[in-house]
Amino acid sequence: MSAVLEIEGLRKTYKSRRRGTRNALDGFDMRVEEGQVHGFLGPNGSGKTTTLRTLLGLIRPDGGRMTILGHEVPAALPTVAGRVGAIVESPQFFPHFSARDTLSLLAGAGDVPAQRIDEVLELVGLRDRAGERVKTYSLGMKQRLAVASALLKNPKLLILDEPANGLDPGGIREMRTLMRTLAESGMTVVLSSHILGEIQLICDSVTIISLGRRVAFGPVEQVLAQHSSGAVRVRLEAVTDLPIAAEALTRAGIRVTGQPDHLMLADVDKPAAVTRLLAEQGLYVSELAPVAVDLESVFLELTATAPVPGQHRQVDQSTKVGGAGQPGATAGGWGA
Ligand SMILES: Nc1ncnc2c1ncn2[C@@H]1O[C@H](COP(=O)(O)OP(=O)(O)OP(=O)(O)O)[C@@H](O)[C@H]1O
Repeated sequence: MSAVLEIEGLRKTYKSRRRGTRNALDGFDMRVEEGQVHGFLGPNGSGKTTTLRTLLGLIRPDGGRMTILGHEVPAALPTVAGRVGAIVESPQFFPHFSARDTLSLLAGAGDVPAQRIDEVLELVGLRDRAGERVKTYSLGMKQRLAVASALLKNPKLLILDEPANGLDPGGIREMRTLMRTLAESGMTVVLSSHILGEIQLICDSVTIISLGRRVAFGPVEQVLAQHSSGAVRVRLEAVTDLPIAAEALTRAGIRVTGQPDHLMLADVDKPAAVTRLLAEQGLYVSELAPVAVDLESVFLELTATAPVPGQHRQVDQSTKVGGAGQPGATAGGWGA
């Protein structure tokens, strides 16, 4: 599979008189294959927006290499811009314009044929309400209009920063369906999100960033498998046999936690050995199941953001380098 997006060793330090110097990106790597929905995850302040803005030429990096569709960026941004759609900040729309007016305006500015407006309205599910003013739209509809505007150019790569932010469960589900539809049409979608359950449902692959560095990447199933704890849940035919089973397993060196109707075993690499050991004691297993690890627990473990009793987490995940410096370079330049 070919990479639509590749980042190697990206570095960005923000310098400001007031806030000092901060390493937002510290040698960050990322690779996104063609046709995937790729989740970009990280705690607050870990560097997601900086990465996306740097990719789009809105921030100048201090080091590293980036390619989009095989072209080195930012140098080749003029070449690839027509094939990339992005929303990295909440777009502002004229409240008195309808969705159709809004898209017509954007299509006119970007030399997009008028028929594409109907196609994108259909794709994002806004066709029936396209004539109504944006100020009457729900947040979910505005988000879909934003996605529609990014789709006008029929991009090969769509980059969305927190597309489900602020949406209710129904809106999130609609957004999920939309992302899948786009991927099925051959588009590559990169989306950053804090809604980890959603990412697990939508995405084929993920990159997890912490403190400006990649801490995990790959197909979702692979990332989950790599961080599976090896925990196994065991039920017996007779609940009354659980204490004897716990004793036998503990004697065999397995860590066991007793629950009212089952046992939890830690770090089991050969589940068959557990069944055999218990059968030898005349104890019969009615269920032996690996405990599924979810993306949320992997994320919390890797980014060290799991809550610690009695401690308040510091939400800013970047590294403060210290000292005052020059104002940061954040010149705007290129958008969707
Ligand atoms: N213009 C700026 N000037 C100085 N520091 C900045 C600037 N923009 C971001 N930072 C800092 O860089 C770090 C990374 O920020 P960034 O916005 O990329 O994180 P993020 O992962 O997108 O966070 P969130 O999930 O909260 O949006 C943070 O410490 C942030 O405070």
